[in-house]
Amino acid sequence: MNLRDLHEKARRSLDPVHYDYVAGGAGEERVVADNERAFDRYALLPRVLCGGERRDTAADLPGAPGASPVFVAPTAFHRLLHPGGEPATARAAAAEGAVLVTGTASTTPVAEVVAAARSRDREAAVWFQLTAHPRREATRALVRRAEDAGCTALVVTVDSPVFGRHTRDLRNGFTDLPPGHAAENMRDLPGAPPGALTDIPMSPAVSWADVDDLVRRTALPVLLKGILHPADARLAVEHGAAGVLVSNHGGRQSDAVPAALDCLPAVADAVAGRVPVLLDGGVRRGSDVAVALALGARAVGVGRPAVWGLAAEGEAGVRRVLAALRDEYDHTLALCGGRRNSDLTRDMVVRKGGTW
Ligand SMILES: Cc1cc2nc3c(=O)[nH]c(=O)nc-3n(C[C@H](O)[C@H](O)[C@H](O)COP(=O)(O)O)c2cc1C
Ligand SMILES: CCCCCCC(=O)C(=O)O
Repeated sequence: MNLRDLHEKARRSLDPVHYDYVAGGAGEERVVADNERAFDRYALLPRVLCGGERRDTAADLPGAPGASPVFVAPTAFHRLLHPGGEPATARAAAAEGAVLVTGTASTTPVAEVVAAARSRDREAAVWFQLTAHPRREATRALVRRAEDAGCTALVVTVDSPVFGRHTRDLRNGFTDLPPGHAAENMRDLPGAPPGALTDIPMSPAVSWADVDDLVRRTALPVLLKGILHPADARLAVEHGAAGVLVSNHGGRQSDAVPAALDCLPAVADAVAGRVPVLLDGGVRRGSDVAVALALGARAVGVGRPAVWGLAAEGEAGVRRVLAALRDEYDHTLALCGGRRNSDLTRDMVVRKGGTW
């Protein structure tokens, strides 16, 4: 069974409105499609006679030394998609040695997500995706929860000054979670009555000053998610980010941006090795992982593929997705004559049909 089969199984098992929430994107979903197509425009140019019997595919990531080069990107509302919810995803990621980026919009409190991961592997690394609140005391409370839970890095989403217009959700009238589901990290934040939920606001007022405040106040590495412009990548480093995540939010924010992969080389050049560069968006095969690593990523995230695994088969499904990508990537690395991730270099990626 390959990832496409798991996707199909998830489609059959999900409420069509929830399926659309995951599969869909902004506008005409051009960017959703382009993220995947971008990988098809490249081919790998292998080196020969330089491999080894065994390969070391571990990636050195902030707060996660020796992790899989494939991590689970933050996706909202897992309990809506499978009763096992975020704890199932967390156990699967931990079992596969992959970082899970759990999120502000988790339907399970962050402490329970980390505990689930650690029940599989005491050293499991869970990062916390933060949607910064324009009220800084709310943001600080979220950060404290992530720290207390044992998260090893913060991933601040910076591509969402406003919520993207998801065409399918608008058409389906999907605006609220059904009763019994909530973004549990937003419960009991300062300024709200006991037990009440605070909305997750996306605010254009969030700025570099908020990044400075975060970096000053937390000992955790702070990565910025949603960087596409090389100038912002440089600013991220100047403002103390411990990593940048090249991402267009899986095509769910603007429908007029480039494919994430197409932004990667310029961002990697701008960062110039000062901090790790990560990428998500459109990664569906082990060879996609190899292309992204060769173009400058230290690791890549998967959003929808992990959700399809969860919806189709719970914890076991997420494991299958992560294991398949890792095994395919290892095989691709061997075919490229590589022994470790850093053996994949930019000269080994060519435009299909082109000359160089
Ligand atoms: C259903 C769904 C929910 C998402 N929720 C969040 C979120 O809460 N915060 C965030 O920063 N990104 C969110 N994302 C974006 C992912 O983190 C990631 O950038 C994207 O899914 C990568 O593209 P891919 O799905 O092609 O792998 C979400 C994506 C999906 C599909
Ligand atoms: C109003 C809650 C929004 C949660 C964020 C979900 C998200 O980022 C997505 O792409 O969907």
